[in-house]
Amino acid sequence: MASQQQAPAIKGAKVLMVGAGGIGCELLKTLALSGFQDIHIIDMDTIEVSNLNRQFLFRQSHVGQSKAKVARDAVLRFRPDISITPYHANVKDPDFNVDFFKQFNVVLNGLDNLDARRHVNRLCLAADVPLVESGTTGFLGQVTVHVKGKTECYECQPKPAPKTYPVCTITSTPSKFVHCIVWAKDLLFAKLFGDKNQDNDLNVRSSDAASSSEHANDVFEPNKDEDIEQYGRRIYDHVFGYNIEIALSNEETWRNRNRPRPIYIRDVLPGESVQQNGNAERMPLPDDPLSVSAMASLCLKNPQDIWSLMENSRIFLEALKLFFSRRKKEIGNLSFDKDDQLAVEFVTAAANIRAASFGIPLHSLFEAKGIAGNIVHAVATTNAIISGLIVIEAIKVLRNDANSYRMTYCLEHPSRKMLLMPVEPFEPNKSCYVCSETPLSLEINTHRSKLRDIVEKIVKAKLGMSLPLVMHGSALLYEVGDDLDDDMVANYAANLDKVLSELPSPVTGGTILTVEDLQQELSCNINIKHREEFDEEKEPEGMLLSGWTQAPAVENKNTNVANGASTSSSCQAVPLETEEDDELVMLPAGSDSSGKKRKISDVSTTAISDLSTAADEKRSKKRVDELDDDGEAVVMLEDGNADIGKGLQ
Ligand SMILES: Nc1ncnc2c1ncn2[C@@H]1O[C@H](COP(=O)(O)OP(=O)(O)OP(=O)(O)O)[C@@H](O)[C@H]1O
Ligand SMILES: [Zn+2]
Repeated sequence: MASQQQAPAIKGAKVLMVGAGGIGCELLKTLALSGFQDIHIIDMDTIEVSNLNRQFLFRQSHVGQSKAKVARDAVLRFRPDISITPYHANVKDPDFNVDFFKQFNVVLNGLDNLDARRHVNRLCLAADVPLVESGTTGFLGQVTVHVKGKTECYECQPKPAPKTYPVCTITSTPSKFVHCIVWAKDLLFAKLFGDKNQDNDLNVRSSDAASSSEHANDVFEPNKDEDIEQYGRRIYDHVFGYNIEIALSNEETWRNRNRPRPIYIRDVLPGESVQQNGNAERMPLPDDPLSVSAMASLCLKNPQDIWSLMENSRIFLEALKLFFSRRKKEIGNLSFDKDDQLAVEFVTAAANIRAASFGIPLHSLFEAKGIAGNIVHAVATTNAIISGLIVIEAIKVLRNDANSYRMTYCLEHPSRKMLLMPVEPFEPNKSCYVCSETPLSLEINTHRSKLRDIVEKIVKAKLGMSLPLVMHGSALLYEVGDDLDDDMVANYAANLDKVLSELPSPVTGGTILTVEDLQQELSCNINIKHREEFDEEKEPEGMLLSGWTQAPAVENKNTNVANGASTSSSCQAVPLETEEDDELVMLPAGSDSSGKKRKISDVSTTAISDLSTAADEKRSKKRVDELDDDGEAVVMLEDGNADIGKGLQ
């Protein structure tokens, strides 16, 4: 409960909490017990079984219900006199506009993704409401305070980019288990069960790439005259046998690498009839198609066991069969979900068979799931500590006690015997395009690139605008909205496909474009500079935005990710373009300047364990209250690291 001094600020405060997950549940409980009386909660999710181990306001019977509503009910049971208003909705919904935000004295984030965090940051700036941000991953956590004009905004510092992988490492030359997981999840799973129209790199880049890709395109369609067992075995032989043979034919690739071993089903499961898929004992299948499990069906019980190649092969065939027999309706629309048991089983088995082929150690389903889902196991205590710190900062904000605002980092190992590291917040970054008026600058070929390139790759993907409007002087080139008449919609659609210099109001070198997001009330200028040529490898998007910075990619050591840059002459290391915080878009090696999407993955995202850059930067500003005895960099979490993918709180 708050002290007497704090009580008035707390009692009169109207607070908005965004996110009722790991941090949110703790935060709501702590706010209620600290004397807050008017709390609003937005969360778009329903409760899942996997939330129950740490989101203590929820019980088994609540699975499937709105997190915001159940959290409210749970807290009202021990604080019946306070007001808690739940919204089962996405914070990006237009209802939550600047006017909505203006009614609050402080906003507290307990989110798990960069996109929503950026959105809330912008609305808080527009509404001039202070924001307390937070994030945890495992033992690490952080709380930061963002007050317009006084401290930096959430977007003042660049966010570390998610880890990226060269396409060829994934398709042809994996050297780590994570490469096999990415291949199994984003290429094979997507090819077999996902959207057939999506481009997919599931082929081996042989010297004769055209024919192999043609072959690859056909092979994934079931033949009319084969049953599902035969189909599974054919796919197995194609991806683990034939494709490896093709890869081996490119001698250059293997000059300095271990050669992989083609694996055919007849060698792994010799003598087993097509119908049997092994002689394994079998369990009856459950009625609910979503509960079918290849592991259960084959009586493999312990997810921490490392299966043999034979067991992985059986799981592979069984999972594929179960998808086609029990979940056929979903085929064509599936994308990998770490909470989908059958999907995890398939991906684990496929990754392990590929790993066996490339001489990479095999992993258990438990480990594979952690890597595939980018899971760092949440620590409930960290969430509780961070929630307490959020409330402490919220009280300071409500009392306008700017001198004592602190960003606090929760460390894994004590530094100067302290696990909590307080740091004075920084002033706003004068060149932040979100909270200052500094223009951005864009180098682009105005005779080749289209308005669509700017809208999709810059305004939406990089600047995070959801409802963008693009203006050149007083000429509106593009906007979205429900109130546009058909002519305008057609006009803007036509503009999108026009080359910049041929727009009704031509965009050329020297043009200043204004881009706005009406919902976020964010506006910024972009100075256009014409440039004829771009390096396809280094600038695959065919444009270069400056004034907007993304820190270098960091590894997630928890998932043992490393950058496997290819040395093969036929493969170039290509950066994977970040689309969302935990989604990556792969670009093909040597892709054209349109930066064609290849596939979406949620490989590893920002790592929290490799934060020396952020720490060094902070330290250089000499604003850290306490430094390690031996001058070691303090392990800190840059804000973006609160976004270490889903499932971390
Ligand atoms: N745009 C958004 N609008 C509203 N709520 C959001 C938005 N984005 C994320 N959230 C909520 O933020 C919460 C974050 O909580 P947490 O990180 O514990 O994730 P979780 O989804 O509960 O757990 P896990 O990912 O491990 O299953 C979630 O409840 C999620 O629904
Ligand atoms: Zn800023």
